[in-house]
Amino acid sequence: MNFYLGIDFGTTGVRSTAIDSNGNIHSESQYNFTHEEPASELPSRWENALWAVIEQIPLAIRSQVRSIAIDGTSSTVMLCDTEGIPVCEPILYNDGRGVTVLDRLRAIAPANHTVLNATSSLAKLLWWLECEDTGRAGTGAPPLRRFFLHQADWLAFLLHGKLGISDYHNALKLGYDVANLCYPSWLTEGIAGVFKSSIAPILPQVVAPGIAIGPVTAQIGDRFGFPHDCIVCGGTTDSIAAFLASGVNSPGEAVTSLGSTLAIKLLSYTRVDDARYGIYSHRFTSPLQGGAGGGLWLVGGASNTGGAVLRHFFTDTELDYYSKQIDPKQESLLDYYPLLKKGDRFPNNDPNLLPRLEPRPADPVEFLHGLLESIARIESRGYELLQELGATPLTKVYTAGGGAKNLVWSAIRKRYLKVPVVTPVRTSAAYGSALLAMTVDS
Ligand SMILES: Nc1ncnc2c1ncn2[C@@H]1O[C@H](COP(=O)(O)OP(=O)(O)O)[C@@H](O)[C@H]1O
Ligand SMILES: O=C(CO)[C@H](O)[C@H](O)COP(=O)(O)O
Repeated sequence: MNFYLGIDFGTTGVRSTAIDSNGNIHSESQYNFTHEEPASELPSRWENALWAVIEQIPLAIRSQVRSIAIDGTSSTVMLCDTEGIPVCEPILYNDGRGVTVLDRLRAIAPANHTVLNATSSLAKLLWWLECEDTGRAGTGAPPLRRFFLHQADWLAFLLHGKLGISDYHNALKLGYDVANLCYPSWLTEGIAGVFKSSIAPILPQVVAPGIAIGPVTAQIGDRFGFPHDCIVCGGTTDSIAAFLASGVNSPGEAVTSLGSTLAIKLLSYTRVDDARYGIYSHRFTSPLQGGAGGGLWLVGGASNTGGAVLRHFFTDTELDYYSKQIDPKQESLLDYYPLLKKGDRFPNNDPNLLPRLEPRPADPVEFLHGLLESIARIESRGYELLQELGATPLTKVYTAGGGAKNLVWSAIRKRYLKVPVVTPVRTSAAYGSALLAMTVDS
């Protein structure tokens, strides 16, 4: 039997799912990140987590894995040398240090482009370039960088051994033109006019998510018992993987990922991009249609609000316990903007936006109600904007991620969204990546 393996790198942990060609699950494994590591330790932490989730898969399944796809947090980026060894600390998806290059980026990129966000992959790459140009000491300016990769690209490299390859989901926020499938000239040529060096030589080659990149290396095959012709595919981002897992295929339907962050994606006939609000469109790729997307778009955005803020104040057990004491029909008048630090990406693309978490009532149920209600307002404002800007009207919202199991929250969200809010059969991004891996046989 052929198995298809999906591996999801989220903020709080890593999960794997192995499925057969009918989509039935045969194995699941998980590795939770229990404490914060210094940024310099992240690559080795990710590598160890990758090995740990693979080792938990029964050998009998590993030996029949036909293909593997990995998703990672979108816009988490790295610079590596020719051996694939990171030459400096990775920059995480929600890191807004790119704010220092935004003015110069505005001079190069088209108005309102997706990259015009302090957290975009391109802003981070230019921040590195700026460090190099100015020779700023202590910034981690990497003199020996050769390859610019996203988290998912690098993890896939650990399996297939080829450097410099990304996919058009991860590459969207790098400025890759996902309609014409090429890097635009403002990116390949324009940068050199404003910064001292050109970035063209270090940009990854971009493939379609789910397309075969190459077999696992002999070393990986031997170590884990994968067949030597087991294929590693182009990957995707964590919230697109969650979208794919839901099985949504009808324009007007959407998936909200309530993980550490809040990400929304609406399947739309029309494309919408508007950097004022951090709204962008991914090219839709359906593994169920052999990687074709029917010209549809995944329109949406990702906010720094979400489960990470909830986890800062409550354990998962408390979230469950207190949520059950909330009456979802009753509106909380607490008006928060729940963030752990300054800056949001969507629906307020504002690197200086301040968290708003006051007043804080003594009653934890009341406080949690205010948090859930406020995150629901941000979600609903996001969907409202997508439609105001021309996306296909919203008909139904599926929920994925750790917050999907909170039915009280779903009821609160439904009050704002005014469409059915449902939990799909499959809510895990690893399942979506496993479906993506199946593209190689469709
Ligand atoms: N009952 C609950 N209600 C709301 N949120 C929850 C609940 N249980 C867990 N969470 C949130 O889910 C998040 C983890 O979701 P997950 O999808 O695993 O995140 P990620 O992929 O970003 O690591 C945590 O931040 C946690 O606060
Ligand atoms: O906060 C996140 C961590 O990855 C979001 O899931 C992500 O930013 C969404 O990005 P994309 O729309 O490119 O999948």
